[in-house]
Amino acid sequence: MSILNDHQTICALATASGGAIGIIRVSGSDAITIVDKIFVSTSGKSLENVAARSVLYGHVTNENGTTIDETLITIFRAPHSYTGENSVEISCHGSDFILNEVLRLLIRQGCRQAFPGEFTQRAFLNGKMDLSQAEAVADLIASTNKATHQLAMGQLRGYFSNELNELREKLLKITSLIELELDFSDQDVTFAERSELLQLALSISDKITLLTQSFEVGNAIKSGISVAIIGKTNVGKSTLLNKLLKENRAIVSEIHGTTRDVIEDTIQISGINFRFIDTAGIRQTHDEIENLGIERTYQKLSTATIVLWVIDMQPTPDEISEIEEKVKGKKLIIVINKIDRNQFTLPIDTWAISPTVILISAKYNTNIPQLESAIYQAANLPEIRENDVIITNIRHYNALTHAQEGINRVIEGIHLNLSGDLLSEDLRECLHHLSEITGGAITSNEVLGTIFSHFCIGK
Ligand SMILES: Nc1nc2c(c(=O)[nH]1)N(C=O)[C@@H](CNc1ccc(C(=O)N[C@@H](CCC(=O)O)C(=O)O)cc1)CN2
Ligand SMILES: Nc1nc2c(ncn2[C@@H]2O[C@H](COP(=O)(O)OP(=O)(O)OP(=O)(O)O)[C@@H](O)[C@H]2O)c(=O)[nH]1
Ligand SMILES: [K+]
Ligand SMILES: [Mg+2]
Repeated sequence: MSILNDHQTICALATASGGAIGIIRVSGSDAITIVDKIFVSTSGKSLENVAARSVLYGHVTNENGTTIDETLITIFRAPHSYTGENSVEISCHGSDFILNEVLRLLIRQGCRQAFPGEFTQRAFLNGKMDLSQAEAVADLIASTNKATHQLAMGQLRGYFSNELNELREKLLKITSLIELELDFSDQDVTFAERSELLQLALSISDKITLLTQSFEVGNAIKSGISVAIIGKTNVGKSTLLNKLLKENRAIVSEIHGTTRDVIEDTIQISGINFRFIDTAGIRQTHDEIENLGIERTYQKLSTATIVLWVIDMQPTPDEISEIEEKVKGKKLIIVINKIDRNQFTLPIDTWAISPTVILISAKYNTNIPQLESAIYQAANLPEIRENDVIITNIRHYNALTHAQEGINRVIEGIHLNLSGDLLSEDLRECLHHLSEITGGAITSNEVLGTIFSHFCIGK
């Protein structure tokens, strides 16, 4: 969808199907006039005369005077609404039939069905929120745990926007000093002491670096941290997956090579999503399908952040170096399984790296909480406080990276004693990329289209 900014009054169902109550949202300059035509209040008042933000009880009736539902409606008057436009919310009984009838009636009376995200898009276009806040609305709806909720809530409340605005003010200060100097270039005056400019530019660069670096954590929290369960056949990988998920997702059997396809599912540990990936056991085999499964094991191993390498026997030194070779760059946890049957130690001196070692019995559910906290520790997440700004959005990350390049050229330029007009160009570039995040810069319809089309209808 490309964005349509036609100012027509739009309507959509704002709630999910199947609830006790269904809310239809109507927004646009004719919202109140249109709903007035289909709504009969018990008081008999015309909606045009009703005070803003009041709730009325009454009936929605169609053109023939047939009652469709007994409803409550809420009236908002521009600019005091979510979208900044006149808006009405119609609370109906949650029947799909009723809700569709009311929507069709609204459309016959002059509304258009809203596109996904169009209410929030209008809130953005009407200055109710900036673009990063609008994106936070979608993240908030999608949030599934404390961490993703907190990050989205902070962004919605404008913590990120505030930091960006501070950065932009600093940049504008440098830019205006330099540009003022250019205006007086024939008089050889210096308004902007170069060492002072350099300090400012360095502090901007540092701040942008912190924001960009936070993306690693932000992205991990938002997408979930992937944990691959790897090991030889029959060591108990699928049994472990089932115990972690508290659900019998994977087939367990005493037959070697039971798991062929990769099985993935997510659980929360201390409010963070971890995505567990059970894989085909590694062994030499002539079974073509099993070999395809083992290939996938290696693919999953390469993309995982954390690896649980499951063993149930004392590994030989060769096996240890093989494991170390394969998990290079990953957080490794050695899981010694089946301690109900046999226990052994892993001599420290045979390891080049010193992995975390957890002893469990997957079958008898022994030490699973200990393993979970080891996994949480391995994720190495910083403690996130209420007001911390953490980037979770790749669009923001890209814009910050470009802004960083701009400010670095400025720093380099100051060192090289470049002229003011060259510095100014790079400063403007940096400013432009920061404004892209909040949508202050001219944002193309294509960009808006991609952002809002990922919203649900009615948002
Ligand atoms: N029924 C209902 N519940 C909802 C929403 C909604 O639109 N309708 N929201 C939608 O996402 C969220 C709440 N967000 C909202 C944000 C602003 C305004 C609003 O009317 N703002 C006016 C008045 C503010 C005020 O009274 O101080 C304004 O900004 O001028 C409404 C809801 C979640 N719950
Ligand atoms: N005694 C004991 N047996 C276990 C334990 N964990 C798993 N097993 C058994 O080990 C056998 C293999 O378990 P699976 O979970 O299928 O092993 P896997 O690693 O997924 O095997 P593949 O998918 O074939 O690679 C089954 O018979 C399990 O019941 C344990 O902690 N103790
Ligand atoms: K098995
Ligand atoms: Mg298995």
